[in-house]
Amino acid sequence: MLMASNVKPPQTGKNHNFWQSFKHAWTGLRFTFQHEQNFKFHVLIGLLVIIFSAVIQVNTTEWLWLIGVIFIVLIAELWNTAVEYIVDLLVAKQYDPLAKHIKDVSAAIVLVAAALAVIVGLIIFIPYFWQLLF
Ligand SMILES: Nc1ncnc2c1ncn2[C@@H]1O[C@H](COP(=O)(O)OP(=O)(O)OP(=O)(O)O)[C@@H](O)[C@H]1O
Repeated sequence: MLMASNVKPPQTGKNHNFWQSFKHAWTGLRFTFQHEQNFKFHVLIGLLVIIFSAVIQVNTTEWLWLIGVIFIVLIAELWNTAVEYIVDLLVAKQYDPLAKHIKDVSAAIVLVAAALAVIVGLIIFIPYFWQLLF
């Protein structure tokens, strides 16, 4: 005899409201944090930069730049993670030269974003260290 099931099938369609969208986005953020070492590392560096900036009391413009580049790096990491999953879904872990190019270019996005963050960090922090030393 067939029993009526109360179990809802997993969602494969569009979200119905903002809260549902937010929940899925939050799940994606948590998943990336739990599974991507590089994302965790960049979150940690970002937090250290924020604490250090608070200690040396950077000005408003400097805060805007620092918060901006921290978020750009995290966005790049999230983007890179999504691209990696899409490629894995398409090629199912088989070696493919095009898959390699896509993943390498995607990783380059993170590298360029991180380079920007380092440059901005140096421009902002070097004068503070300079003041401390002399
Ligand atoms: N299916 C594939 N075909 C060809 N090359 C691949 C494939 N999967 C991974 N690679 C190569 O291995 C590298 C690392 O793979 P992947 O990006 O999946 O690992 P990761 O450790 O999560 O990378 P990242 O450090 O950028 O987060 C890629 O940049 C690419 O050069």
